[in-house]
Amino acid sequence: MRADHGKSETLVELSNAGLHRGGRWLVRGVDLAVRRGEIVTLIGPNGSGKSTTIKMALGIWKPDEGAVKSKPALRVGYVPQKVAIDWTLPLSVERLMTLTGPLPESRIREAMQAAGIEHRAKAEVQTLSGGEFQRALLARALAREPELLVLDEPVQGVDFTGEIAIYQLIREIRDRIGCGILLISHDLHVVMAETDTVVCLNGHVCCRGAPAQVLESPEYVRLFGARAAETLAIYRHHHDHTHLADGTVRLADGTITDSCGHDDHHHHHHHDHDHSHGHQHKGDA
Ligand SMILES: Nc1ncnc2c1ncn2[C@@H]1O[C@H](COP(=O)(O)OP(=O)(O)OP(=O)(O)O)[C@@H](O)[C@H]1O
Repeated sequence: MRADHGKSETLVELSNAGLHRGGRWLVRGVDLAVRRGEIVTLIGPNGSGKSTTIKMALGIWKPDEGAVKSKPALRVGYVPQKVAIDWTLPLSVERLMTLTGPLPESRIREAMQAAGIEHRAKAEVQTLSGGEFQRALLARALAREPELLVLDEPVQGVDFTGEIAIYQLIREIRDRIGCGILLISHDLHVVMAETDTVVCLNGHVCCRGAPAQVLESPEYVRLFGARAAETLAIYRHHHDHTHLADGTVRLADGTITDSCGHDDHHHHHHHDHDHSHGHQHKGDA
């Protein structure tokens, strides 16, 4: 847990939480907390209990063992993995915002703006791209001014560049409104850079911590194999230098140069991402 979040208010906390269904434990012994201003990411293989954990955190499912405690009157914004929309009916983005209840017009505008989907307000949701649809769902969650934002795989149907953009957007939202964020991700590369705390599930919490810690833990490496090593290399690269506003680069030892000195394939793909990430974590040791 990062020290600078130590004093923040806890929004939701699972203690030894487990859910038993159909004669087996879907997930068991989960300890995790999300504080205001913190991004917590759940990773793990298919069927490892990520969605189940999120549903316990949301109070959708009551744990059969352990406890889930949330801040009284917590306002939650939830973007589920699957959305029940009748795709045969015409539905505009604007209308999607208010499907689950009325909201002031100005709030809807602001939320669509924040999620970068305002230009598609009148569009039918059927015509949206994968990334635009995710942004529309994010806008809908934001319109409720959540203290806790819960996102179950926010980059489904989104290409790699779009993925980076959406994770950056999620981090910007956290920075601006200071909400806590609990998210599920399959994309190790991108998410490792945008999160404060990673919780790796495999029916139980197999490892957790800051991204760098998790990347080096044997449990994580066993679970993700070669992808783990690749992610670690990219992560280290992201963290050994900072891109400054004037285009120069500050290396870990404090020297300033014109380039970050690495010329690997991934770096070019991640360049924009490196940039803002460098600014974001300037204070990190
Ligand atoms: N209500 C339920 N009753 C019985 N089994 C369930 C129920 N809900 C989920 N499961 C099972 O529990 C396991 C964990 O599911 P969960 O959706 O939490 O996994 P996940 O980590 O989110 O997976 P994915 O990455 O595939 O989305 C799966 O084997 C799933 O089939």
